[in-house]
Amino acid sequence: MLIFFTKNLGWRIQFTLSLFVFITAVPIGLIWYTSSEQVLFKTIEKLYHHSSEVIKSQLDDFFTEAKIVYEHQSRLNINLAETINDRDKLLTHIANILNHHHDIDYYYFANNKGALLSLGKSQNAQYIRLESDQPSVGPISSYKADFSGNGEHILNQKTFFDPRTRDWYQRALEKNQPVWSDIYPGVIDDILGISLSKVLKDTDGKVLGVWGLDLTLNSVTQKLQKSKLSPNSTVLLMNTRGEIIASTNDKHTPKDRQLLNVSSGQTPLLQTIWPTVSPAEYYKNNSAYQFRYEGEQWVCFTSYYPLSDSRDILVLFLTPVSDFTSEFIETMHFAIIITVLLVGIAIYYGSYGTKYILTPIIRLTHSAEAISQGKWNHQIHLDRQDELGQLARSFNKMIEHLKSYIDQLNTHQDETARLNALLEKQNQKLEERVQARTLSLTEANKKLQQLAYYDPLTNVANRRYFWDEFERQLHQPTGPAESPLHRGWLFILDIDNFKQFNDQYGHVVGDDALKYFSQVCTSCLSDQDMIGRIGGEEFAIWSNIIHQAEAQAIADAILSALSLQPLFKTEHNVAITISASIGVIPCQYGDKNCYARADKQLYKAKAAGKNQVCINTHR
Ligand SMILES: Nc1nc2c(ncn2[C@@H]2O[C@H](COP(=O)(O)OP(=O)(O)OP(=O)(O)O)[C@@H](O)[C@H]2O)c(=O)[nH]1
Repeated sequence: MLIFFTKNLGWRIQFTLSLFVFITAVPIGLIWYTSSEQVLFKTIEKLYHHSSEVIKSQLDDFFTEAKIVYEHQSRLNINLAETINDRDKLLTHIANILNHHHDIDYYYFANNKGALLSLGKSQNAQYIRLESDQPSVGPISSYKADFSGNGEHILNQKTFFDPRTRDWYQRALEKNQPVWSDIYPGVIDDILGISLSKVLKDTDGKVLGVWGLDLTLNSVTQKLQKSKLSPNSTVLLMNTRGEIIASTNDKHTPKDRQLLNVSSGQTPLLQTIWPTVSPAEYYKNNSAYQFRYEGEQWVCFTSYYPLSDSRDILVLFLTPVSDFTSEFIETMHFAIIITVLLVGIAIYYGSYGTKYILTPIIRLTHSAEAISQGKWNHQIHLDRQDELGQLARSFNKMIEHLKSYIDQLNTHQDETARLNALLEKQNQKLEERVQARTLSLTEANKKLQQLAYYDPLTNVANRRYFWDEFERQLHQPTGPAESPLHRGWLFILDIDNFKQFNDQYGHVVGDDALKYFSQVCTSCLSDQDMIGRIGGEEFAIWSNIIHQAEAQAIADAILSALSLQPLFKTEHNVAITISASIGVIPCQYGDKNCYARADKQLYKAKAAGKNQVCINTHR
């Protein structure tokens, strides 16, 4: 694999690009993933914090405006005591207040006898008038009314209603200033609301009645709806008893004129977080925390709105994180798809680019390989104007140049081969001539050697060669003789009466006699013995035999052979005889002394009648 990788430039480029993308993308991805959730949560918290401020501000406006009603009323230059006793004036006054304060849903007055006159806004932007049928406690009816409060179309009726029994009336009597009631249902319909009531007394301090204004929870809920930050989020206003005053969730609306309580078990989501968020020390900290509900991650943000005294309103924001992450995940998916698409395009164009660059190089490599094997037709046809096109054209030119150069070389090579063959032929002839000349020279040398060392007539060693060889062998460190005092025997042999022989048979026959004699001697000697012609008819033999008897035997053999085998077998048997001397060769003497002593012995043999051998054993 490694060898394939190191040999493949395309893979190496692709791998390097991928590695670059990887080491760039991974840290960004890791930072993204580790920070995104935290950032998201912080963002949600910030959003809700901001939203909480908005709600508080809205509630402030809402409730402040309610208080302003009484301030506004006290600044009006009217006689309230007179007004409340004149039904029409009272209605005009109430309509006037209601028309000037849009956040107020109902405005009313209940006199100390238990009669009530109230004007309020219905849901379809019409007014509803509630009016006791008589100036004291008793039946009460609701009418469809115009903006001035007039209208006689009865909507609903109730046989008895005494406002003096109501919480808002009771509370108002306790304090000489506007006071908030608890949440309570409306007189005739079931709309829940909260009332800000203020007692009206005459100058003597006698209670004339109670002014009241209602803020329905519907209005509060509509304001909360504007503060929803995500489709599945819920904004709640709760009291510290766990009752839901207002909620953007329809499931939290009051039932049977009763506020929904967390302990009712109908709000499992709220039940999950209620133990955590209900303690005052918690929700007054504007806290945020995450929790899981039905396998989903939720965020809860708490704050509070101080209504009056110890009656704080708890503001709760609940939202599933998925409301925010869904968009985030969609964006992330979109980003991943775009990234994958871009990486895909990068890889495709990267591989296309690599292929675009490498294909001509691969073709060039293959062509170069083919051309190195002598396939000259592997030129590259690359119709491109860039550097690779230029390289291909240069490559083709180089091939043409190389081809013509190699053609020339081949031609020269053929010529060289032809000349070499010719030269070899000439050399062969010369060699043959040299060999022939060497042979003739060798033969001439042999002849010269023969002439220099051997007697041409008898073909035995001539005088000089015999004595040179005799002396050389005598002076060898290890001589042929057994004893250091005994180096063999020297024979001197002389043909008897050879002058007479020549004279009788002629010199040619004399030469034949000399040849015959040398052949007889040679046949009687061993290979270690040496014979030489040391004079005209005088021969010498040197033998390294030890015992005298052996020397004597050699001489006897020669004499016997000469006597038994005549030279010519004609009518006359022509034979030759010889006289010979045999002398032992001691080491201490030189060859000349040996010869002199042998020659002396030869004379003795001659003198004694010839055809005999005279032996000298003296050392
Ligand atoms: N045919 C022939 N004769 C030779 C040759 N060389 C020497 N002679 C002859 O040998 C003869 C030697 O004679 P001498 O020295 O008088 O001795 P001889 O006649 O043998 O007498 P003794 O030695 O006393 O027996 C001479 O007549 C030489 O001419 C040769 O090469 N061929």
